[in-house]
Amino acid sequence: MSLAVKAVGIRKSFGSHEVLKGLDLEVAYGEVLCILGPSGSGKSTFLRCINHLETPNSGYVWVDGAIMGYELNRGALQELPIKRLRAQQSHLGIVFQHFNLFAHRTVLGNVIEGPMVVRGLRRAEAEARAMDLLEQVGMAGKALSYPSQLSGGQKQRVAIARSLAMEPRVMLFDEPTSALDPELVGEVLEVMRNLARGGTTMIVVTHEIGFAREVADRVVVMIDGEIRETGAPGQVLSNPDDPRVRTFLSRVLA
Ligand SMILES: Nc1ncnc2c1ncn2[C@@H]1O[C@H](COP(=O)(O)OP(=O)(O)OP(=O)(O)O)[C@@H](O)[C@H]1O
Repeated sequence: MSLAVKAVGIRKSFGSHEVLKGLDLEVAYGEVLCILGPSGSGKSTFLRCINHLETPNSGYVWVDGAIMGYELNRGALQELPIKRLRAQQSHLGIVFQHFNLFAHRTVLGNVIEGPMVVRGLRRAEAEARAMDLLEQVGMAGKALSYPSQLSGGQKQRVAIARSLAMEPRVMLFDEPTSALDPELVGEVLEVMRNLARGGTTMIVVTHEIGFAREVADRVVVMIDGEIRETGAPGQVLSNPDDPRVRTFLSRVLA
């Protein structure tokens, strides 16, 4: 099995608060993994450690076979200079709860920015590809609108297209629907469902149990900075072994 992501022994503390207590995770290419867990269990921090937005205190992450944040130099690991870390991070798309679109750019301008600035694509090529992606997320008709003219669900769909424009090996989603009005959640989940069907490798931190049940290949439940349960959604969501996972799920499914 070829691995898109492998994390080994990830620990992270903020001051004296140990938020991640030695996490291991493997994600295969094409796999959709959902991370569930109570608020404060460290899900977002783990996701941010995977793409080195947060540097773990110990442990390593490999993405596409390359170790994140480091290079081997004469047999020793050395921290990557920031420019090369940024290039490495561009292999991971990340979609946040808040959309972080550039307010002064159109939808199309938002999607072509990364490919032109970071990947050096010519405008015509970047625009053609951006329009395909906007079509894919149902936003081609709004290409010339500004973010302020869009609903939350539309903004999030543009944010997804913008991430995809960098042709990442893996897409990370950090509670992408939590900031949306309930009636807008479905359209974003539908885009994510289509990506999953198309074979995109995805790690999704979510409170949407229904999405995890339907779309995930595997579900991980984190409690207090540890992975307490991992397995197929049917097994984890209906019949978890760990008593604390059972309590958590009985609350969210109530
Ligand atoms: N930059 C930071 N500085 C200090 N503490 C932090 C920082 N980031 C996260 N934490 C703390 O780490 C813990 C885990 O936070 P995290 O956001 O990873 O949890 P979560 O499971 O994603 O929660 P939620 O579902 O509410 O988003 C929390 O106690 C949080 O306050």
